[in-house]
Amino acid sequence: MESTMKEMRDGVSVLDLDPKSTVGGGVEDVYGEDRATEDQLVTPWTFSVASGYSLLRDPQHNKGLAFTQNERDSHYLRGLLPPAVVNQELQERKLMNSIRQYQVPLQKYVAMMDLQRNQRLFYKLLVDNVEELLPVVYTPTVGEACQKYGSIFRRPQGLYISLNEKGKILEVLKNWPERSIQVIVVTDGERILGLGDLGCQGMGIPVGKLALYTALGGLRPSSCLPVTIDVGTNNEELLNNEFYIGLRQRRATGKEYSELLHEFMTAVKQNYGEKVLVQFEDFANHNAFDLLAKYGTTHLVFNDDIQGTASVVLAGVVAALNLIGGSLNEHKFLFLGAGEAGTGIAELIALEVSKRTKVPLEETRKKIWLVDSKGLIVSSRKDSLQHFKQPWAHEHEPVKDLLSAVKAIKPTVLIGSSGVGRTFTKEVIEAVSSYNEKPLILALSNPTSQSECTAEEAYTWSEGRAIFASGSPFDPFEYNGKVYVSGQANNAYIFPGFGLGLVISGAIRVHDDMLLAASEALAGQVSKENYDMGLIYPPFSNIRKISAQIAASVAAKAYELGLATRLPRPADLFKYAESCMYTPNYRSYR
Ligand SMILES: O=C([O-])CC(=O)C(=O)O
Ligand SMILES: [Mg+2]
Repeated sequence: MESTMKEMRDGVSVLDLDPKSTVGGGVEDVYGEDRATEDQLVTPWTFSVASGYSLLRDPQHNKGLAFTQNERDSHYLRGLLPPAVVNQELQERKLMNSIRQYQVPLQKYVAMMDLQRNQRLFYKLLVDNVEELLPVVYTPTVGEACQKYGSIFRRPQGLYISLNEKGKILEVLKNWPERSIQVIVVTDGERILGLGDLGCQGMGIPVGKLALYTALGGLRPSSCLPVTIDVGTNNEELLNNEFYIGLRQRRATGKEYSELLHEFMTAVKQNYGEKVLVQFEDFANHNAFDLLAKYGTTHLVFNDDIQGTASVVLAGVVAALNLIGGSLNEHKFLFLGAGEAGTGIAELIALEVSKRTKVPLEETRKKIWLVDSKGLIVSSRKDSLQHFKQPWAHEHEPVKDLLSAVKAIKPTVLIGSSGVGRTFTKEVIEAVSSYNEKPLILALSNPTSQSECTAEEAYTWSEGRAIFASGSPFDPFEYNGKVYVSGQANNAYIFPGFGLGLVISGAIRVHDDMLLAASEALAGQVSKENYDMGLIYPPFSNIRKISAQIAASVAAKAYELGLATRLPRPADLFKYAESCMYTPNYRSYR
């Protein structure tokens, strides 16, 4: 490959990429044919990109000042850039300096989103500074970003499918510039984190989740599609906000809603085939369970809030046994919140105990209790309970609130999945700490404002005895001369590796055993050093290795279950997963 440019067409040049620069280039390389349309392919490393001014406006190929003098010559960039050539490392250092100057988290978020004009630099920052930038592009800041999405809106990201697009969804999918989509994250914005109905402004969530798919799980950015389904919003404040970006109407429900969703799911399969993964995110309870049940048998679907959260929490609980003692079946669980996360986690724990002990699921469920807004879920309430709560209606006299439930049940593990902040009061934490030497307390709701308690509260009120993790991150906290570092029990540990495992095996359905495999893989990554610090999750700094481990376990399970279509099965799935991961280093254009 000698020539730098094979031809010019309509301002589009065909470039040779230096194959050396693609080392670790990942899913890109494995699916190299996906990167460009057939007619643009001249050699495996040659495809069309814009040139000149358009190249600087093309997020996938733009390198800013990192274009070398040779590249500037060969791609009509001379004069369009100042003379200095600044390599990617220096660009990264400069940007991190400037992001650190911002005091307001939302400013950091906007700066990161603006950086998507140079996709590889955006991902380089995120991969290299994952612990620092996760709270910026993800929870908690993404929650505030969604609340103010209309005001901070600069340019559209992702695909908006509203009621206006009914009957035309397939055409809308074809408007998206990328053809080879592997993962879609879709929301209808009705239950964004613990913040409620944010309508069309929920788009921040699919965008953020998919940024993590790439940074943490190594999926190619061009294979990821964020989608927001806009059926209106019941959020009066947004309906009256002049900057609101969505349909100004109350939510469509019933047939109108399900028809739009069905058209979307049908169009997705028609356009991208059966191996595209659709991740449902932040739907309200009343749709989430039904959508998962309905499409789970016909599509490759996964509900992050039900299944991803369950898998990450099960991993944390299993890991925590090393600190709190006992085996899984000896523990008693009490949840505040009986929605997607609560019942999803409860079911996966019951399933794991059942597998370990060979005790039937109906029995293993009995050590798991849930409290909702009406009190403890008990058998006398059965007739008025939504279907997903019914398996948890055990025999017990009515109990009206969490504190009384703690006193009645005496759980060893307390889990907050309520979406309501500060509900683990001093009395609740003191009570659970009075029955347990080391209570396991998980405050899962997001963002930070909705966390059931803070790290400081959990450690102080348990007199430093709690093993604590939360959905949104808390800074280390010093108490009685000891520094307590808490883990982040967030589905971000699971979904990127889980999705990678499905993609590399060509899985066509998600199975519960894959979630258990992912949990086990994650729990297996917690080191003695982590345990010594009281942690039940490994640090995010190691997340790409962890994701590859999870991917390998999930893929192995897909092959075992006969759900994998990519044949032959790679001998070493971990190595294969790693080799498939996108790395954001610049490529050189020769
Ligand atoms: O997005 C997060 O941080 C975790 C999650 O799925 C949720 O809270 O809905
Ligand atoms: Mg979610």
